[in-house]
Amino acid sequence: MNFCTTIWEEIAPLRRAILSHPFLDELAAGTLPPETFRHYIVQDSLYLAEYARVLALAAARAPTAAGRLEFSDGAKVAVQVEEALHQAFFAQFGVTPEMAQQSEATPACLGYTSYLASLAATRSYEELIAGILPCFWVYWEVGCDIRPRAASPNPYSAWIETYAAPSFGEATRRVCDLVDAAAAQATPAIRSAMNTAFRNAARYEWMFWDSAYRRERWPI
Ligand SMILES: Cc1ncc(CN)c(N)n1
Repeated sequence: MNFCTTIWEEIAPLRRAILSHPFLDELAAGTLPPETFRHYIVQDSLYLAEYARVLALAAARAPTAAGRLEFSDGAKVAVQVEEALHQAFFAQFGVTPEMAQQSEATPACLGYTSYLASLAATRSYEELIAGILPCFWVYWEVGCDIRPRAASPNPYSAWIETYAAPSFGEATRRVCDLVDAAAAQATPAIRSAMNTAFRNAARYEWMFWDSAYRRERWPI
């Protein structure tokens, strides 16, 4: 079995925990408190700015043209498309540019982005792209899972449609293919490190929603 199919099955319990998290249940039902979504969207905006930098670093390090194209395009999409979605939600939920700028990354957000930056700075290209993948794949699975059970009308429908969009699924597939190709050439030690990077990034995905649900702040 290829790397992606194997790791995706290995993290099945974590994926189930994500799909049944109350943040996503309430988002699908349209009952998620606006204050909770506001917390999430501001943190996600901070996250995406850093994620786009990590994608740009992956593009610079990619050994193939396909990798350079995919990750530089991904960096652009993170800044332009997803950030546009955030700006629309900022307007809908009364977040001013000042409020967003003054917000500090929570421990979960800072932990996730710092982890990805550390992969980009000090680890192999293979580990880096394995760590990048859950951001695509987990959201694609969440979008597809929520869409058929989402209440309509739903204040969060634009978010659901973005991540259930076929174009997002296609981007996820292309990144999976790059990760599988890298794993196929990698030594067992690098493949094991890729497994760790993927798993940790997927854990941070769960933590990100959980942190927003609790409207987490720094304890001190
Ligand atoms: C934390 C997080 N992970 C993934 C995605 C989808 N690109 C996102 N917007 N935010």
